[in-house]
Amino acid sequence: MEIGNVEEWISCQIDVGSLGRRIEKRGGDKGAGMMESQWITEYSHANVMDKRPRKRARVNWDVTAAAPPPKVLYCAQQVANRCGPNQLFASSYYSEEIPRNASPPWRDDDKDGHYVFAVGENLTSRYRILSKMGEGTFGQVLECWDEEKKEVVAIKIVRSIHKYREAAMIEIDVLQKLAKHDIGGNRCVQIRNWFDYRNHICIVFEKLGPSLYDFLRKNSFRSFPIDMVREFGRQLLESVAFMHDLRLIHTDLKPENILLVSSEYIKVPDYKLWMRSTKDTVLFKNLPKSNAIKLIDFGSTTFGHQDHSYVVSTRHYRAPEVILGLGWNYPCDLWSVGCILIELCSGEALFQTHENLEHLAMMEKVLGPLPQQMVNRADRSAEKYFRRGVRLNWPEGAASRESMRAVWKLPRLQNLVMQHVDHSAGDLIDLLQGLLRYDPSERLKAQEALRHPFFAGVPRRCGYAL
Ligand SMILES: Nc1ncnc2c1ncn2[C@@H]1O[C@H](COP(=O)(O)OP(=O)(O)OP(=O)(O)O)[C@@H](O)[C@H]1O
Repeated sequence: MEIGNVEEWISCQIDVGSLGRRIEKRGGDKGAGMMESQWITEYSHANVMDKRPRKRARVNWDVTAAAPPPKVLYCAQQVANRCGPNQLFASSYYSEEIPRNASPPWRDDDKDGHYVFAVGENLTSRYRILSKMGEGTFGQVLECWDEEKKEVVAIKIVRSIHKYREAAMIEIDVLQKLAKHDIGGNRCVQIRNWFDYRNHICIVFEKLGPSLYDFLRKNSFRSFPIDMVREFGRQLLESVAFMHDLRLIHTDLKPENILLVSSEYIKVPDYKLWMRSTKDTVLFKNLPKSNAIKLIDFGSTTFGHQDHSYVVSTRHYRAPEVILGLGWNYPCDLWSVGCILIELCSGEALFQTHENLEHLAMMEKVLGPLPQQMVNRADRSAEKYFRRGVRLNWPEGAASRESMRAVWKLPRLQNLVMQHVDHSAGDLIDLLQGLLRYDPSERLKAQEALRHPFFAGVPRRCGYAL
């Protein structure tokens, strides 16, 4: 089967009426059948949008690169035992060495529809698999060698399940639109190519470094210095402004979806930590050598022409209008940016919760009471979070004492920032108060945030074509 472009592909694969629906989280759809034969085609883009599930996938970024030439066939567990916990070979095999340019033997996907591969194998005759870089809800991201361009690339191999294949086509569409307008290519990850291989949509990207989340984690959740946070914030807001100018809402901004362009880092003394420790020796922390970042993961991106009602964003970065069912639009991205900036300054996610009422109580603890007009408009499913439609049902509605403690221990925004930031705290607090305004119509827009005094004196990146 060979298909010429995305429009055709989509008309074959998608019931157009289903484009507005949100795809539910993992599982439940093992029915997507394997295609009869392997087919590979390169395509252009179409204008369709959909929603997709998400997760907090967290994997190592500094794993050892390509393994020595494969000799024996192992199952994933055996490989993990041989290689130790820091090397990523999940759902992969070592196989007998295969002739150059030859396809690996056909193997069934794993039970979740993930492509089963061996390091060193070909992925089409053009790409050779070097290592596994990451995994998300949608599939695996592999580091590969592009034989044609003679460069290392990152290839997202999407699970062979219909809804993920649909969502991948929408991601490709968005990526192509972004690439067309992002002249310097420095805001969002660049798509290089895409193809359909053994029923897996494969998206080829430029290879980037670790995510800001990966970096925080590898640094034992020690915060970034404020000047670096300022630079990350500026670039992040420029990328968001760029997307909003194109009428696109990312909807899943989080540290996992912000990648450093380079993996290089330096070790610097951490005097703050040293002063607090009882040890004589100086303690060190890692800092990225370059602070250039780019956005990834556009599978949840949608058009901003009208308010949307389904639930979006990873929990910790989800705006109050989404939780209250008030309808959301561009401002939901700015709320996420506010949460991200706090996380980069403090080292930890601000709203660490998995439950709506607790989440709203945390917001009130950090930011003050929700505006009455938002409470009045809460949809039927959110009414239960309020007492007589006036105030939050908290702490009365708390699920446990532990939940009450989690809310109670959170500081006010001002105190939180002052605990972690030694200079520029006043400007940062003011910026965050603008980004975390409850009412989306009053929240700072990306361009307005870029003009905030917190960013004064920091040079802006050059323009883009609309
Ligand atoms: N271009 C890239 N260069 C380097 N690593 C990448 C690249 N793209 C993705 N990754 C790695 O792969 C991981 C998964 O990628 P991505 O978020 O696009 O997948 P996903 O399945 O859409 O995830 P999610 O479940 O969050 O929607 C990322 O967190 C990152 O670690």
